[in-house]
Amino acid sequence: MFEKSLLAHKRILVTGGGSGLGAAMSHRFAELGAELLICGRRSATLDETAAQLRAAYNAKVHTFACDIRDANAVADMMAAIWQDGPLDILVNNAAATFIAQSEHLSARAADAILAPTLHGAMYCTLEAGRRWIESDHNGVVLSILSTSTITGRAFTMPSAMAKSALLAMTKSLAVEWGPKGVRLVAIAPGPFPTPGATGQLHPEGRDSGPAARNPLGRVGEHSELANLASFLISDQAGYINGEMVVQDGGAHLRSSGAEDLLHWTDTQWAAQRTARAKS
Ligand SMILES: CCCCCCC/C=C/C(=O)SCCNC(=O)CCNC(=O)[C@H](O)C(C)(C)COP(=O)(O)OP(=O)(O)OC[C@H]1O[C@@H](n2cnc3c(N)ncnc32)[C@H](O)[C@@H]1OP(=O)(O)O
Ligand SMILES: NC(=O)C1=CN([C@@H]2O[C@H](COP(=O)(O)OP(=O)(O)OC[C@H]3O[C@@H](n4cnc5c(N)ncnc54)[C@H](OP(=O)(O)O)[C@@H]3O)[C@@H](O)[C@H]2O)C=CC1
Repeated sequence: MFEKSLLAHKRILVTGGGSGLGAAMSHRFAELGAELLICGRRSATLDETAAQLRAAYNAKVHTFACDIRDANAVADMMAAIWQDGPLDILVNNAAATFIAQSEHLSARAADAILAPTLHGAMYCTLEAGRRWIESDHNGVVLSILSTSTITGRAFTMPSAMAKSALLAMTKSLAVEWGPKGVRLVAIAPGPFPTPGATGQLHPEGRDSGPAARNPLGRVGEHSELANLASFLISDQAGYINGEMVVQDGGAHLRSSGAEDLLHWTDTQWAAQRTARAKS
C-alpha cells in the first residue's frame, strides 16, 4: 500500500519497540526503509526484536535499555542517539496499565501507571523537541494513546488520565512547535491484542468481549495500526498536525446508551413496529 521507500533515511525512535504494538510498528517502519532505534527496560527483548529486524529487512537497528520513568536516563539516551546524527521521528508507545477499582489504588500504584505512560512520554518529547528546535531540524512525534481520551475508562483511571494528558500535549505542542518544524500526531487504538495488554486488562474470568462487542465484529490487526502509524509519520502526512486518529472499528461510538438494542431480534423489532402502528 506504500512506496517501499516511504520512510527511507528516517531515524525513528520507538519507545517500547521491543514488544507488542511497538515491535509491530518497528517491523513495518524497517520494511519501509527506516533506521530503527528501540528502547525498553528489558535488554533481552530488545535484542531479540533487533535481530529479527536486521534479518528480515537488513535494517540498521540500535537498542537502548532505558527506563523512561527516569528523566536523566531519557536525557542520556537522547544524547547517545544524537551522537550519530539527529532523530527524525519519535514514537511514544511505551506505557503501562492494569485494571483496579480506583478507590483501592495506592499512590504508588497510580504512579506506577502515570510515571511511564505520562511522564516518560513527556520526557522523551521534550528531549527530542529541544534538540530539533536548537538545530533547526524538522521532527515528528507520534503518540499511541487510547479511546479513553474520548470516553474516559472505568477501572483504568490513571491510564485514561495519562493518555488524555498526552492528547493535550499533542494539541498544545502542535501549535507551539509547528512554526519550528515539529509536527505532533496521535493514534487512539481500540483493542489490538498483545501479551502485555491481555495480561494487564483481561485476567481470567473477564469476558472476552472486545471482538464480539465491536461494530466490525473483530479486534484490530497489528499490521493495520502499523500502516496507519507509517502514514502519519511520513512526509505524505505533512499537513496533519495536532490530530488524533481513532482506530477502533467504531467501538467507542457504542457508548451512547443504546447498545442493548444491538441484541434485539427481528421479532422484537417487528413487535415494536406493530405497537407503534397501533398507538
Ligand atoms: C477497548 C480498549 C482497550 C483498552 C486500552 C487501554 C489503553 C492502554 C493500554 C495499555 O497501556 S496496554 C500496555 C500494558 N502493558 C503494561 O502494562 C506493561 C508494563 N507493565 C509494567 O511495567 C507493570 O506491569 C506495572 C503494572 C506497571 C507494575 O510496574 P512496577 O514495577 O512499577 O510496579 P510494582 O513496583 O510492582 O508496584 C507498584 C505499585 O502498584 C501496585 N500494583 C502493581 N500491579 C498492580 C495490579 N495489577 N493491580 C493493583 N495494583 C497493582 C503495587 O501493589 C504497588 O503498590 P503498593 O502495593 O506499593 O502500594
Ligand atoms: N494493545 C491494545 O489493545 C492497546 C494498546 N494501547 C497502547 O499501545 C501501546 C503499546 O501497547 P502494547 O503493545 O499492547 O503493550 P506492551 O505491554 O506489549 O508494550 C509496552 C512496551 O512498553 C515498554 N515499557 C513499559 N514501561 C516502560 C518503561 N518504564 N520504560 C521503557 N519502556 C517501557 C515495555 O518494555 P519493557 O517491559 O521491556 O520496559 C513494552 O515494550 C501503549 O501505549 C498502550 O497504551 C492503547 C489501546 C489499546
